[in-house]
Amino acid sequence: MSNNKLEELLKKHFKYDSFKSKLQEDAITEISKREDDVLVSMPTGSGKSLCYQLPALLFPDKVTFVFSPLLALIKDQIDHLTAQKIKAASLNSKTLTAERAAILTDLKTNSPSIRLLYITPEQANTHTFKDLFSNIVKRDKVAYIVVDEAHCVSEWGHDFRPDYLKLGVLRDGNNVPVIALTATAGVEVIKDIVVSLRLSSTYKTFRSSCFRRNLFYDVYYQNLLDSPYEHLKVFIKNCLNAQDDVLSKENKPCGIIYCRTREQTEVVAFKLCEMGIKSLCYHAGLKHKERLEYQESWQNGDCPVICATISFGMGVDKASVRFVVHWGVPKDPASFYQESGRAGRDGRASKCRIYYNRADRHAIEFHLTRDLAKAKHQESRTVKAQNAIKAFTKMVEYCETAKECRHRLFSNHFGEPPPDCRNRCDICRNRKEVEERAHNFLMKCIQFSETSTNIDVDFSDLYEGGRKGMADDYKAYCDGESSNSSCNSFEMEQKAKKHSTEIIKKQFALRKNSQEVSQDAINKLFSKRARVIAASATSNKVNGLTLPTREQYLSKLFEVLTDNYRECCMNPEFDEKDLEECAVDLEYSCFTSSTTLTIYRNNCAKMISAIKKKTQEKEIHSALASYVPKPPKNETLSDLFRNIKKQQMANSNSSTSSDNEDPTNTKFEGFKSAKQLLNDTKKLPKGQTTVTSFFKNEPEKEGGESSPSSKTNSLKLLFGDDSDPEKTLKIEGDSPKEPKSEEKAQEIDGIEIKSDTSEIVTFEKSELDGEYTKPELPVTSTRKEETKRPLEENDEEQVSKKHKMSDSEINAIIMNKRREIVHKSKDRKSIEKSGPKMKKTEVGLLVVKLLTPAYAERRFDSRDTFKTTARNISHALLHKDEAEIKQFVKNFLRNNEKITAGTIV
Ligand SMILES: Nc1ncnc2c1ncn2[C@@H]1O[C@H](COP(=O)(O)OP(=O)(O)OP(=O)(O)O)[C@@H](O)[C@H]1O
Repeated sequence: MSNNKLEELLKKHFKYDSFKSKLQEDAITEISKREDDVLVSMPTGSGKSLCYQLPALLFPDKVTFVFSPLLALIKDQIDHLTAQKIKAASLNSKTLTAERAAILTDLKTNSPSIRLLYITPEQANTHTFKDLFSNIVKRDKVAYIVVDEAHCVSEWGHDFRPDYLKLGVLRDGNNVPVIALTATAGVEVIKDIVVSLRLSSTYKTFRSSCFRRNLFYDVYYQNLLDSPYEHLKVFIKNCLNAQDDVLSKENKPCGIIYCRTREQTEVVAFKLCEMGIKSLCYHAGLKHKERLEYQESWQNGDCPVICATISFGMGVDKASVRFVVHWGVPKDPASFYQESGRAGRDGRASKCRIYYNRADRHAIEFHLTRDLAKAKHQESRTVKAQNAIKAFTKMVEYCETAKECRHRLFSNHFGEPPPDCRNRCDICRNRKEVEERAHNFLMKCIQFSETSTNIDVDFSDLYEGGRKGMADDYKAYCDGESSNSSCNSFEMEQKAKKHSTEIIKKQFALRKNSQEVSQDAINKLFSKRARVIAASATSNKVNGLTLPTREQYLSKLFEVLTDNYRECCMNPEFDEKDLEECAVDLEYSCFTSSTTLTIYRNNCAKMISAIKKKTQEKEIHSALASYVPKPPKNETLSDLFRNIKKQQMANSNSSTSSDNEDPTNTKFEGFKSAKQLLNDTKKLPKGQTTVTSFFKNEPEKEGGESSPSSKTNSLKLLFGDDSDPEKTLKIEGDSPKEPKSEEKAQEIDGIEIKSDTSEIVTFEKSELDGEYTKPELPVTSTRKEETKRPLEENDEEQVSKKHKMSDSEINAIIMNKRREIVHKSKDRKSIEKSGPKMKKTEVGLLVVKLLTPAYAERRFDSRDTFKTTARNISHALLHKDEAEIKQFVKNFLRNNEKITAGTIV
């Protein structure tokens, strides 16, 4: 076929003067020969569709069969071709009977008028279609078999569709050339396409570099911005602010904001609207009609911004997308490339920005590790989960560091040489500034010890629920596609797997050399995020028992405990964290009383069914009834907020307790003040178990009286000490006798003193009489002082190690403790005199808040200086009111441009 002829057709049918690129021209020239299979791998927007649409017109009596994953995509293509007066049709579940009959009649003729027939892969697997296809092939009426979005064939791709695996059978008994098209694909994906679609050994490839020079990539950190939404607004305004008076409405600049959850899309759209930027949200939870309406509104230029989950975009062909924002971290480099690549399809400069946030990372890591745990020993699911972790880790590195050109994420992923970025990303444009930003981000994360607080948030629709969610999304399109199409991705996957074992085996064989996530890396990730109590030097103390398994049982225990609490609790005072901690204790008790995996499983199963049984009987389970919440920590801001909430609960309890003499209501002592607990326990009827006895492992005293030592529930205040809170033991009352009122109050608050080793220790009188033994964890129930932490070497050894102290150490501690009692009681008196002021936690919180901007500006020489300063100021201003505190901090910051360890408060 001469190139002149091709150019003539190009002009006549598609109204283009020339080919979009040399690669496009070469691919079309090769495909027109109709000699061999062809694989086209070019970035989004590079004009792949033309590569088969133009050759399809060269064979007037043949039909080109195009397999395409989405009805929306198909509709777009058919509309486009119809506008060019090219006859195209589609067979899918939505095709009306009359239309279907007309198509079939046309295909049976010797000169079908339809040039391109679009089919979903699900439709391709129906008997009706298979019969039709074999008939038409026999009559030599098929020009090409085109597989669009061919990466859907691969589990390594971001849009795996099990039905794509079955397309290979279309090759049986014919020599019709197969044209596979995909956006830039990695090596593994290409391998999968070749194997699954059974491309000939001599197939031709047309691949272009993944580098998109017109796209500028950068990353911003939400926690470093005063107002992330304001920042976003300014960014959007800049991007949309083109001199566009001459542009038609649909060609005006617009943008996409990808969010991880449906809720986020709504929140971001709402915020932007509030700030005067017209925005809509789009996600799979909306009605089909709404989605179409919103997409249409964005597509035709009525609304410039769409806040969407990843369900938006496949097949969206809008040239004037000037920005793509990821509000949160994308899930892997391939998806990120695809999603951000929707910007600048017209080749004009466009921006791709991530607004990163650590909480997202934790949420996703949590989900990924859970997926891995769920995969159990199923090889294919495990490999997939491992790949997802590995890919996500790359995204995290991309966001949290400023190591290399942003475009290299893609070139590395697609196995290409590094591109010549020339300032097309923030790092290449101004490395120093980006490094500093990344540094500040990390500092801030350390400062606030951002831990996994957000995993409690409902992320069930994270990335539209992953593949399952995406499958639900497809459901809208593919309902009824085949008789047995459940559109549940897992089931689909299972069915596909059954039918395609051979293919999958081959795929795995091909992957032998691929990089895999080491078990070590996974264990590390798990131990970092593990909720279960670390118990020993290894993750397999019970032979064969892994952390993922423990996490699974823990989740189940948490679930049944929550049910029990919801169903049977008359006086709800625990929060979710308490329930989780109670579950952690239960799991730990199962763990420590097991020597084999089977025993561990049995123990957990028994525990789970006992709790369930209680729930059915509408009775609270003893573990919950006797559960005492752990002393709140004050390590992070969220701890602080939680504690303040709890204190409020405790306050409201104490104000209502006098009205409520019903002893049954003492079931949940939860967040009553320690003082109140003391009073309450005295009121308990004879023989009734007190919550505190649960911890003490000692017999209940007559009349329900419990040892004063058990009433200690020290609320450690922000910056109360420098030591690791996880090493903290509590000092309990120093006399078993009824203490004097002043001392009693002190006991109730709890007393902490530092030993020489700067470890805070807590005693009971009896322990002071001789050798001090750090209490061991009760085997059967809750750990007393243990806190959740990553699995560490020799952990268990440390827990059970005896802590011997010399007499002089003990005497020193007693002296210190007495001094502190006096000191604290003096403080208390002076507080009482000066009237009601802010609570300690509130002072701490306010001071941190006031100092933080200076910290972000790097005016503190270290994180430690920041903490020490905040602590010193908080202590110094304990009795001041808010205005005084603000004034003091303002003056302090004004007088001290740089704050070092030597700066005096
Ligand atoms: N030769 C050409 N000259 C000018 N414009 C072209 C040419 N070929 C294709 N285009 C235009 O380029 C845009 C992108 O084309 P197309 O949708 O085929 O890209 P694609 O590579 O298939 O992208 P995606 O992977 O997102 O589907 C379309 O608007 C199309 O009309």
